[in-house]
Amino acid sequence: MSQPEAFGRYRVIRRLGSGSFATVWLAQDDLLNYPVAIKVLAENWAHQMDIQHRFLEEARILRQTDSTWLVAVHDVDVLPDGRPYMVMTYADQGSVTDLIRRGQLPLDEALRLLTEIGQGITVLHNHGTIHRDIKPSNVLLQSSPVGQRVLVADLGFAKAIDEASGFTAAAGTPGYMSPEQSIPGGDLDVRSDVYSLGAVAYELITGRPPSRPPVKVPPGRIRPGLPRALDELILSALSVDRESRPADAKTFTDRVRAIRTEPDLPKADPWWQRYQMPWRRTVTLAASLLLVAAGATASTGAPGMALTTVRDASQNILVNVPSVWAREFHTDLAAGPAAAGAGAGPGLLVATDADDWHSTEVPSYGVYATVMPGSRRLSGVSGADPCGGSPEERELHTPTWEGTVWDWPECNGGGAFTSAAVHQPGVPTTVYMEIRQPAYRPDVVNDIIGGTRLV
Ligand SMILES: Nc1ncnc2c1ncn2[C@@H]1O[C@H](COP(=O)(O)OP(=O)(O)OP(=O)(O)O)[C@@H](O)[C@H]1O
Repeated sequence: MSQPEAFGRYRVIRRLGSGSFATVWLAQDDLLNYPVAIKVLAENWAHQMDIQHRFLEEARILRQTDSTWLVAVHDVDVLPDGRPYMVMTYADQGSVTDLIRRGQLPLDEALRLLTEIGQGITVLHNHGTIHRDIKPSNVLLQSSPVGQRVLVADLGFAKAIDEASGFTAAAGTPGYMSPEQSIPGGDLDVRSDVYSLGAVAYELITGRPPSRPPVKVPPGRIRPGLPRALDELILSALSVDRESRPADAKTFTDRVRAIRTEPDLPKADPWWQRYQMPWRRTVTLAASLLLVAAGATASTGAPGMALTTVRDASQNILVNVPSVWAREFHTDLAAGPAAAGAGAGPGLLVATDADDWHSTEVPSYGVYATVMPGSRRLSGVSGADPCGGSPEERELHTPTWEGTVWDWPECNGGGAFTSAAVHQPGVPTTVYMEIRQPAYRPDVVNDIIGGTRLV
């Protein structure tokens, strides 16, 4: 297929790949100076009304859901020859299939990906849609300020829940689709996607897809040392009898999240080793921190190390933050800590956008820390609601800090929010912290708190 020069105002750069119905191109939006992926329906399908309808339906669902965890559609149009195309977010890091092929994923990384995929499918279920074709090659990855994020893609088979029974044609991919999907006219519901989530979980953890149903070999037999709860969850999702599966993507995802925060989960490499920055950029950040921050010192460690250490001299506190977050900071009350009502006052705020720390419009990631005299057990953020909904409460025990942590894994405005009130064993001084990150990573939260020091 020859490479077109442009689709509308989008200048074509190269072909990304072709599927059964469409070809996807990398293109540049020269007006907004941004790369996009453009999916063009294949010529032989472009004049079939049902396929055209399905293509536009995919675009509509992705446009309407507009979620962090789903590929976003910015526009649709039709070429002069009648082929429709959609303009999407460009996932610059390939798919989960590519990632799995590169080698075994650390368990925490596999569970993080699974949680993000589950969140994407939950958004679809809440929208009243069943994906019907969840598999590693349909989960794309995009760079984000702290690594990569998941974008669930390819809704070509997606169906409205209330239309998914009766005369539905068999659709899906063998190995990942539920037993009921292979029966034409089979009555489907969201639990078909739960089966596929179980199959993706199996592959993320063991490196291979599950056998044909009924699946009898637990992932822990292929990868020893897994928490028993994880084996049980994955096998239950892969049950032939859908009554035995978790009820929906949210139930499945909540259980993955709970397993992820178990203290005896096998440890991976320190997370920051996987978020490396070119050293020249790190030095620039450190220099700008030194310039703008009275009372702060920054050190970046060895070239390539992606942590910046910031000290607030007035509070004698020192925190480690991912360097990509350490762009701006305050040492006054401008942070507006969520627990202000409970006595959290001026503190150290290091964030990508310090002025908009609590905005739900502007994504800002970072760390706020303040020192409060006495042993306090703040009740979360005391009436404040930084994210919508109630937090998940857990006790934290690291060698240096113990206390309570409140996690909001999914904030209304995007990202995850955590607050914590911790003290050193036997020391009557409370450190109150807030951590805002693009995606919920309990290991990041624990490491940031664990690395905080009173000096
Ligand atoms: N938004 C995107 N950003 C980057 N690459 C993409 C994007 N969307 C699709 N691709 C890539 O383009 C190729 C074709 O994708 P497409 O969704 O048309 O088909 P497929 O999923 O490979 O196959 P099928 O539709 O038959 O299941 C795949 O390699 C996919 O990874």
